[in-house]
Amino acid sequence: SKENITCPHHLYNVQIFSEDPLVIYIPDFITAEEAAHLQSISSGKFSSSQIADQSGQQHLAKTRTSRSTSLSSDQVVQCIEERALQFQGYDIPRTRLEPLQAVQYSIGENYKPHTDWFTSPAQTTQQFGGNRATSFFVYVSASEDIIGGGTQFPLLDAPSSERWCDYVNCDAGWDEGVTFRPIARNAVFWRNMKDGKGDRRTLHSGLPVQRGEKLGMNIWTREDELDVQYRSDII
Ligand SMILES: O=C(O)CCC(=O)C(=O)O
Ligand SMILES: [Fe+2]
Repeated sequence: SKENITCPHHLYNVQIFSEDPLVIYIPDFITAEEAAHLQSISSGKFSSSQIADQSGQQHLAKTRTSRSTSLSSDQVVQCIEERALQFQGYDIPRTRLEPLQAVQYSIGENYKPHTDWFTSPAQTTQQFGGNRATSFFVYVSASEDIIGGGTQFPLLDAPSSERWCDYVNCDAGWDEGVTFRPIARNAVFWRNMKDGKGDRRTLHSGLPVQRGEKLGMNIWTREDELDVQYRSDII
């Protein structure tokens, strides 16, 4: 059970990218061992990613060509979940976490502009714990030769310091917003909701991978507890 697990002590830095909407960049959010573990438990389990339509039904869609899988909450996954909860303050129960979702992209695969918060009430009922309050997108691994595959936020303002260019693509100009590069083990965190409503400015896309491969992971925290059948914390 959870009580018996000692998570590795893992230090990481955080940098606020934007205060409003709140967007925080986290270098080294997961360890190399965790990344390798996530790769191994997700391998062979991927199926085509689905998206929810207005009625809440899950569908295959051309707007999301990546492949994904939910991760069951083993000890390593639990430590990552614990870290994600502590990051958000100590008072968020695990029952607000969706099962972590690994997302695999090969050449040409992408996820068109979307918000992680839902517009359809069917996806935000009490059993689902309301809407998605926050998102982490973690770059679990990216092949060394990767081109493309960044996470683009078209409505975010360009950073004012060039120091961000390590993490953000500064070559392309800022007309299309801000693109975080897929750098292994780093994460982007953002708050989806503002004053109880979905924040449009969190619109983002997973740009097509033009060369190489990318493995990512979503960590979504709901506004409230999810019903037990929608969680993975039943150990
Ligand atoms: O692949 C990315 O960079 C972003 C993926 C994403 O936004 C999602 O899976 O919700
Ligand atoms: Fe997303």
